[in-house]
Amino acid sequence: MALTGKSAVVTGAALGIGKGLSEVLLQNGAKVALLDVKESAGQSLVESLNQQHGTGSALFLKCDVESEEQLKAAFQKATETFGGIDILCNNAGIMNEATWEKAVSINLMGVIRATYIALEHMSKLNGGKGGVIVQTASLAGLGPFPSCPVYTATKSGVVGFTRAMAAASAVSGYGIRFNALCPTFVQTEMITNIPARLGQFSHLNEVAEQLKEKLGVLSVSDVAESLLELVTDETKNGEALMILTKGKAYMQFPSP
Ligand SMILES: NC(=O)C1=CN([C@@H]2O[C@H](COP(=O)(O)OP(=O)(O)OC[C@H]3O[C@@H](n4cnc5c(N)ncnc54)[C@H](O)[C@@H]3O)[C@@H](O)[C@H]2O)C=CC1
Ligand SMILES: CCCCCC(=O)CC\C=C/C=C/C=C/[C@@H](O)[C@@H](O)CCCC(=O)O
Repeated sequence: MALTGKSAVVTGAALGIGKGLSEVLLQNGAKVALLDVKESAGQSLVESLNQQHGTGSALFLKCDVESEEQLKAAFQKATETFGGIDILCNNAGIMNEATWEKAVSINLMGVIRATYIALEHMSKLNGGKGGVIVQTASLAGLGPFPSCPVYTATKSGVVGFTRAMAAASAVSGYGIRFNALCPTFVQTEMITNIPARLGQFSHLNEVAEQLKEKLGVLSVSDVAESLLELVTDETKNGEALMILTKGKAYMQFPSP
């Protein structure tokens, strides 16, 4: 899929990885609706992006992925503004074991919620053009991260959902590809003040620090570049792309 003239929705787009995903999509010719709860940061980012890429290239919509109503309104506005949706990046997420129910609601349920709303706009069975949906999962979705069991569960669920939706789409004829980004640590706000986010597992902060030391830390642009591969390569469906400091690799899942 070439990106020129395509339209994307990115959740959690005001900061961090979502900001990077939005920027790389714009740099490659797509228009982007940036969804986030951080209204001030989102609005000022979009003003800057429109100055760089031309008025109307980027749109900010205040949206909490925990809200079905807000997501439906945002997707409707994006469709009306850009004439359709070709790409969805389900990126919004938190890591906080002390508020684990919220992490489940955002990281897993938010991905499912946004995906199902996107199907209404994107699926060929609903008159849509098809397209691609990319989830920002995590390396923790491919292997247990002992310091944050619920975060691990949400990301494992995102990987499983992505693979199942990829298979469902292929059989159903949605015309939509589903893939997951699985990065190791990335230099964003999420990896600041980790001990305060571990809840009852704060005694395992050293485990997290050792993993961070061992695995290293990526830049946002490392992740954003990897998005392009999953969006533009039409053969990619049901993939989990591991992004490590030593390079990238597609996860090979054991067949039952
Ligand atoms: N930073 C890291 O080391 C890694 C992060 N990830 C994942 O990448 C995604 C983005 O994380 P980062 O950019 O690192 O975090 P971040 O904290 O820098 O940015 C997250 C963005 O999502 C937004 N957000 C949070 N809850 C939301 C909600 N309910 N509705 C809408 N927007 C919401 C925040 O306002 C923020 O702009 C997350 O899903 C995270 O789990 C995956 C692997 C590594
Ligand atoms: C605690 C902050 C979370 C930040 C957000 C992330 O998603 C960071 C993810 C980064 C690393 C995840 C590591 C998961 C590792 C498991 O797969 C573990 O089983 C790998 C063991 C590696 C080793 O010991 O060689």
